[in-house]
Amino acid sequence: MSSNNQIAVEFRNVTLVKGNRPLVANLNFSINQGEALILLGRSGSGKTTTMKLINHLYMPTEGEVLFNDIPTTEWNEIKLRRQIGYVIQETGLFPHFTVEKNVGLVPALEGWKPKQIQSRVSELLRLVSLEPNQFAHRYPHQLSGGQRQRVGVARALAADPPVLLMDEPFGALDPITRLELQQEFRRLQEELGKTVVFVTHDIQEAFVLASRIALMDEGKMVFLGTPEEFKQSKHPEARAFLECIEFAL
Ligand SMILES: Nc1ncnc2c1ncn2[C@@H]1O[C@H](COP(=O)(O)OP(=O)(O)OP(=O)(O)O)[C@@H](O)[C@H]1O
Repeated sequence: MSSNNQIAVEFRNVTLVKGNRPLVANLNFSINQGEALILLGRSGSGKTTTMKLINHLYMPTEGEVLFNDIPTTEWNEIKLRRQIGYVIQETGLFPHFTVEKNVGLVPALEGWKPKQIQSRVSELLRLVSLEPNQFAHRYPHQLSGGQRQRVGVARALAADPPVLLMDEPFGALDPITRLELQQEFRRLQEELGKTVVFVTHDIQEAFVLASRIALMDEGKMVFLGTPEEFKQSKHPEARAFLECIEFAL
């Protein structure tokens, strides 16, 4: 048993097989409290699968995933998911709920008083640079894609979970808005001290956000280290990603 309370999530020899195929194999790594760990890799390399093993949407075939030192299989699923905010690319907002109702959903489920919810929603909308008077009463279809993604982030933060899982939350945005959101998110993460696991296939995004980069290749984690260490890596998959940046410049 790990006695180190600096560790938020630990993978111990985790393999997940579906059909006859391992989707991820022999994952051994830890995520420290307060860090932004970026799961980087090509399409189909196992990033989303790794993330879904954390909030128990998937269960390991072998090995175990520990959240706060307790295997996810031993957690009550609802309690586990309340500790872990989850943001996906399509944001998953309810189309027939206003922004206010979408963001306030989890606090409402947790039995907060209406006044408390309202002030939390306003606080969060300001945090993601959406003026509450202007946006709280709109429906998702009355927002731009970038504004919807900000609402998705606000919703994931609503009940103040210590850990956030973000699966390509800024995909499909123009590069300027994307960079703005990335920088804003980094400021937020540092300010709030959240543990963040962030999936992307964009090396530039990884460099903007990461305290550490975990590189996935065909279901295996082939590198784990700081952005500076990544730049020095000789692993062919790391070199292939680095060449994308060099080529672009
Ligand atoms: N439920 C499932 N059953 C069978 N195979 C799956 C399942 N979910 C994912 N896979 C396969 O597992 C592999 C890894 O998928 P995963 O979604 O983790 O990749 P990814 O790195 O997140 O890719 P992307 O960047 O395209 O989202 C893929 O080959 C995918 O087809």
